[in-house]
Amino acid sequence: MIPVDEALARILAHFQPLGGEMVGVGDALDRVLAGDVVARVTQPPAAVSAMDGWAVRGGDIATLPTTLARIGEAPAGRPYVGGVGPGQAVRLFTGSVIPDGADTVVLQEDCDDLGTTVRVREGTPGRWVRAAGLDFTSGSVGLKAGRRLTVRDLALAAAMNHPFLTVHRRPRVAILATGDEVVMPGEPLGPGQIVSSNGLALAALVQRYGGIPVNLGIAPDDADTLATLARGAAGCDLLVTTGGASVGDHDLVRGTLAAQGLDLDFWKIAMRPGKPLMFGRMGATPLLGLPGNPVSSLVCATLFLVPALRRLQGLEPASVPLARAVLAAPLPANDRRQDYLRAALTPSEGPLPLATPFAHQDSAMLSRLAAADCLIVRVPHAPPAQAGVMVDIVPLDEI
Ligand SMILES: Nc1nc2c(c(=O)[nH]1)N[C@H]1C(S)=C(S)[C@@H](COP(=O)(O)OP(=O)(O)OC[C@H]3O[C@@H](n4cnc5c(N)ncnc54)[C@H](O)[C@@H]3O)O[C@H]1N2
Ligand code: MOO
Repeated sequence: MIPVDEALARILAHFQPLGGEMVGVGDALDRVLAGDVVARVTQPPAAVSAMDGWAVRGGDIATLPTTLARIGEAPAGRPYVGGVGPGQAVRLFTGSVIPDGADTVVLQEDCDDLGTTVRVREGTPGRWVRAAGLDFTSGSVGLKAGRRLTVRDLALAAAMNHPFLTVHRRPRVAILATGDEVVMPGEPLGPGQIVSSNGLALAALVQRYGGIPVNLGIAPDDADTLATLARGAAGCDLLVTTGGASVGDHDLVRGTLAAQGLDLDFWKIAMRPGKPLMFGRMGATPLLGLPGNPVSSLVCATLFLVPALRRLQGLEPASVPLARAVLAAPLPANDRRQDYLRAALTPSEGPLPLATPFAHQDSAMLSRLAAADCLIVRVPHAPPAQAGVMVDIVPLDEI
């Protein structure tokens, strides 16, 4: 059994960010930039008005009230041709280009439009002008490579005049469930059969973390069929299996794939749940073999598949971030496996939430996993922990 950190490092050593592809800026939400976004325009392109009002010369409104000659109009997008001289004013609107000679906007509600003249009652020299390039200038870097694009980022990239963005390709992840006893939800259940939840959950997780799931179905406990279905992963960036990872007579994944050329890196890690995790390569395709127990499968996917997906998309750090919480109930000493305890989070009087571990931690209990807000991390051989101590947690709010 190797430690969790070593397993993660050995897995990540097999993954590099995928190449880039061009996508429309409107389709780039949540994708990861493969290159910097550099402004192709200056914004605003010229000094513009921040308000509806009148463009004037600051010197003309030093003493108020005053009356200026109304010489023209500049709607947004149609700049006034000609300058504003002493004693003159041009009507303009929010976003209108400030005409040459003017350096100030006075608000329309502080003026009286008298037809050929405008009487200014209030105003401050220099106010309500947005300088050219106030937001950004052509050539400046707006968004850096490696950033997962938010809604706000898309707005900025579009404003920087990018109809397309280069983002890392989405990882294609083949998912193969195994076991004679598991059938798809809704299918007739024979004696002793259960519904396969792992494949669906893994596909959803792959999608949540930016990948494209490729469903290879359910392999029965039969080496030939398992080998045939596993070959469907050709061309994918990763093959994930679930089930058949342990030591039972029907746990076929390792043996079958070994006969198909599996180059095993490791099998078994010092972790609970998830001890029989395996990792290796089938030719060009990395293989992550998850245990069949539903909680083990999803907890291992959270800790190892999510980082692989992050690395493949160029997101760093690849590992899942830890948070802190206050332990709400005592815990006994831990054994040699790193434990990930399903727990509920509730607000405390302090800055950190309270984490209450569930009484039942069986790795078959999806009901407890669904009810959990986080996993409490217990390092190998951790001494007994009192209520009130700080603990590391893996938040589950996205999973
Ligand atoms: N003698 C030993 N037995 C076991 C050991 C061990 O060290 N010695 N390890 C245990 C641990 S820890 C785990 S975890 C499990 C993992 O076993 P497998 O990966 O071989 O998983 P299966 O035996 O195929 O299934 C386990 C359990 O999960 C259910 N399952 C399987 N696939 C699905 C699916 N797609 N959806 C929902 N549930 C699934 C399956 O029916 C079993 O109940 O091994 C222990 N045994
Ligand atoms: O490691 Mo297994 O996942 O304890 O049930």
